[in-house]
Amino acid sequence: MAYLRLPSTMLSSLGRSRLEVNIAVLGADNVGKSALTVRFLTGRFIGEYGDKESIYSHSIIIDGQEVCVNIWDSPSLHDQDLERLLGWADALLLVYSICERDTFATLCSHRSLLRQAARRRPPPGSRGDGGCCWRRGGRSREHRRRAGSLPQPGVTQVPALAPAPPLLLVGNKLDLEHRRTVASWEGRALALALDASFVEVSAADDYDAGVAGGVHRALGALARDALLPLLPSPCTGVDGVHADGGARGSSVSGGAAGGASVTNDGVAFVHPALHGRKGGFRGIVRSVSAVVFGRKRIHSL
Ligand SMILES: Nc1nc2c(ncn2[C@@H]2O[C@H](COP(=O)(O)OP(=O)(O)OP(=O)(O)O)[C@@H](O)[C@H]2O)c(=O)[nH]1
Repeated sequence: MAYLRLPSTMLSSLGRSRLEVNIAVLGADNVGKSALTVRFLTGRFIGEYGDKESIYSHSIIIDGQEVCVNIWDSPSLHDQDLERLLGWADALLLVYSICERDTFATLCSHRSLLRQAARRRPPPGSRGDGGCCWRRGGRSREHRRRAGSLPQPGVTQVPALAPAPPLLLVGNKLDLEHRRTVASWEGRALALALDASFVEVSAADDYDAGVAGGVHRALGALARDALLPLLPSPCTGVDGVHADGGARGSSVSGGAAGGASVTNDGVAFVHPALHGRKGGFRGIVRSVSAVVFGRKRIHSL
């Protein structure tokens, strides 16, 4: 199992405070945004999902350091929402269905906005904007400022996350290969245009030893990619290949990430009423059991 190795100096400067990574999931309707999210959170596919906007929190362990991954499962993809999400996210998961061409076209139509996000990414080797942020659990001061929430007292000061979120383009529903209408090369080409990583997965059939296979590795790698700006030098101590695939080298689907380990407890659900709210979702977090996902399973479309 590959872990991100945070330098011991950084670990001591962080103490045992928890890092946090915010991942926004974007894509057209019915591409499997919720299915991928739930697959990552619980390792399960339940077939039918609500269409409410939600943020889920899940703890993963990266090299012994607890990292809280907040996943914003957004129901729609409009420019207005996108701006809002970009102000919140440390990383973006862009989803289309390989058997629904329209869903790919939807992402293409938002290409310029998404590319702007990618352009704000610092050049390889740069460690963020060189400034510092307030971070207890990973949300940078800049993110908080843009989200309208105030830094909390007693937080740990560490180097800022890069202002530009890493992007991962996901072609979902790989189990429906026989109905494929978007070729893999088209996905790769879009990833190249967006400076994104790229992977094709199936939320429905995602089996691997242990938890979920490609989905788990891909999201774990994306979370790790978002944490990389915390490292003092590029790729220092990273055991395995990080989620720097697609346009920038290897593909996540090539078994790159190795995966961060996931604790299957600690799934938290944040009430969906986030429209109109700018950040500050902590106040409405309520922990629930993963049983919240335990609805009827439908295997085929
Ligand atoms: N065969 C197959 N079906 C999938 C897969 N992922 C999701 N689905 C199905 O696709 C439908 C939509 O999945 P959702 O996860 O609700 O998609 P969504 O993008 O969150 O949809 P909205 O909330 O409406 O935006 C559901 O019927 C899922 O069961 C997959 O990998 N393979």
